[in-house]
Amino acid sequence: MSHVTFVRHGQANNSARDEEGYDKLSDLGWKQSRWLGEHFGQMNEVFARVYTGTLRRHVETTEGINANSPEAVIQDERLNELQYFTMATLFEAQHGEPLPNGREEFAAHLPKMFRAWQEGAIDGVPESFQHFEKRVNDVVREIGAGKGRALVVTSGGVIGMALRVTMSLDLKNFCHACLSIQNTSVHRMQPMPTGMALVQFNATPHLETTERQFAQTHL
Ligand SMILES: O=C(O)[C@H](O)COP(=O)(O)O
Repeated sequence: MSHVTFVRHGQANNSARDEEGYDKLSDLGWKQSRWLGEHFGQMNEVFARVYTGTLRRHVETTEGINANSPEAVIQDERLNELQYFTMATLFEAQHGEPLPNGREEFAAHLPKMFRAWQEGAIDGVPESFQHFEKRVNDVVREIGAGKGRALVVTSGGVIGMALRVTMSLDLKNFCHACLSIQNTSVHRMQPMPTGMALVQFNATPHLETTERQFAQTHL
């Protein structure tokens, strides 16, 4: 059956404070990606199509997974992440909210910043909330309408937005989805006559054994 499998990239450089510094896999990120690829191999997963964003962390994760597909990987900028660090720096300068450190601070920061972003209350953002929402909606619809199983390697914000546009999530639940999504987690949507349906969320079958649980990461 045709479906679309979304994967968030492996752990990136989580000590960085800007877009460029963050954008490469850590050693663990490479491991997570290779383990997911091995898992797909054990499940005899064959993807008719493989898509990735153009960010380094997306491309490296795709390389680590090395999915079984007869077609060359398609890079699509619409699968790139919103620029969190850039916006958080503007948000701090304009609204006094400091850049978050660690998961707990990130969980409090993200909903505040996304609310301000949606309301157009952060000047000079690289992309409006509405533009991000539209490009994710467009690319998800396009991939969903294609033939055969698709693998899509992308980011947490893009997967969260894909859920928002297919399941009409409000801002709070969109933020909760973004915050839940783990590195190299697997999410699956199935095209139905009435639209895309979520059939799997945030699965990490390749990281479930006791020896690998240390590798279940959000950041
Ligand atoms: O919105 C988010 O959750 C952050 O921007 C994380 O992005 P990433 O999935 O590219 O790490």
